[in-house]
Amino acid sequence: MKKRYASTWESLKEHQVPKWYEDGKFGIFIHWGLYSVPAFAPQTWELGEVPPDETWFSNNPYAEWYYNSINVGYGPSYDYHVQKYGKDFKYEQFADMWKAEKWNPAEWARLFKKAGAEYVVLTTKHHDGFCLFPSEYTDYNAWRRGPQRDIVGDLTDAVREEKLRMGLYYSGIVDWTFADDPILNNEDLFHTASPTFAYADYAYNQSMELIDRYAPSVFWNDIGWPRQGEQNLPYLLSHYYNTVEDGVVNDRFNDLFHDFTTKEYQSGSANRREKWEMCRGMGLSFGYNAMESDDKIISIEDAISLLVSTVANNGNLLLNIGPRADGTIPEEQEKRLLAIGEWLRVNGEAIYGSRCSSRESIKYTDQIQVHFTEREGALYVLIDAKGRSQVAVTVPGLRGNAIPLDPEVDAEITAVDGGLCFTVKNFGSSQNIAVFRLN
Ligand SMILES: CC(=O)NC[C@H]1N[C@@H](C)[C@@H](O)[C@@H](O)[C@@H]1O
Repeated sequence: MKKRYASTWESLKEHQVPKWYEDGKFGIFIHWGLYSVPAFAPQTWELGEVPPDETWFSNNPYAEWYYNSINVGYGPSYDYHVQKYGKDFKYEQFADMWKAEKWNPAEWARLFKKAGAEYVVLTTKHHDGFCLFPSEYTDYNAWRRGPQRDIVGDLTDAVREEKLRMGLYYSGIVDWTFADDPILNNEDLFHTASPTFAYADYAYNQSMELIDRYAPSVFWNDIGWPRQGEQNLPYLLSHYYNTVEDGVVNDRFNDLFHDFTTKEYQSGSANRREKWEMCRGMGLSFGYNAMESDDKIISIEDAISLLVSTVANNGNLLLNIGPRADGTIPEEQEKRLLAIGEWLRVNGEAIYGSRCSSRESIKYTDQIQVHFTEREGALYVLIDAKGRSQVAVTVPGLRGNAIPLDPEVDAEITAVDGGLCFTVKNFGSSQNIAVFRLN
């Protein structure tokens, strides 16, 4: 019997994180929109590395913040804009330059499947207010302008064709078509966010549109929810769960409710007792930044290491891609997705469907860490030795027979006082992260 949720916080609190989200572990985030046309941001810091003050906001590494980065009227993005497009070129003009002429959603979905992702989260409306779906509430959308397609619908169909889950990102509290005072610190951000009850209704109505039209498995709201609309949230969320029984929501509804908490680069915290999700771009940006070449984005080893350490500590990794405006995925990003997929094809037994082990991760040095996961009664030992071709680590409190999941891994395991010593002579194709099943 399908559970029905009442529009009360008490009823919503009965919602459990569904098994698919606990098991899925790895998702693909996609930031695609008008900002993909200029595709520019300075390469400065990771979120959380520096305070969210004027220095951050006038040198914002997030290419999807291009509107605000030029709106502040100075800084690298402003200079780039004036030089490339001219001082009087309005951001809205990108709406007729974005054509997505090479976009093949089925190709994207096949790549995500090969990457070993279990779910996808696409921006439906980012802070710039441009909608990637035919919203009834604004013509500033990809059905009327630019691509003249239902980007959200077309990708949702393709992703589901590959038996992956489709999630939708919505910028709930920030929409620069309603309030676009320049943002140079978090006070500006929250003072200009959601200025009116009318906007709160707009956000509510668009969220209902997205739920009713696409039934997303993830409703990924960003930054916050309009304060004037907080009393609507219990109805919106109960409607969501009553529409998508095994749907999940994140924790960016003004800390009022969540299924899982979020970390973004270095911003936010995580704990092993509660389900959380780590999101980041491959470089410092979520939107495509043409300045971020192959040597400037996360390495394959570091991406897999992040996936392993996140999963071993009860999280999911939502790794972002920033497609080009024409609908192609930059080769350097595709290369990483395929390598992660290859690693998961060999070692995924320790990842998918696993749960956080009672054993905490062990950090031997900056380069050598050991993580643990458990699944169907087996304990998995994941030895992360990035940058080393060989390693020997003794893991205390282990005994029994350890088998590498990757047959190409050449390792010796010996019992030593009260533990097992793993000597890995060759990591095979496992990118310096060797996984063992302990029986
Ligand atoms: C912590 C937070 O609220 N971040 C907002 C941030 N989220 C990213 C996934 C991107 O969409 C950014 O553009 C956005 O500002």
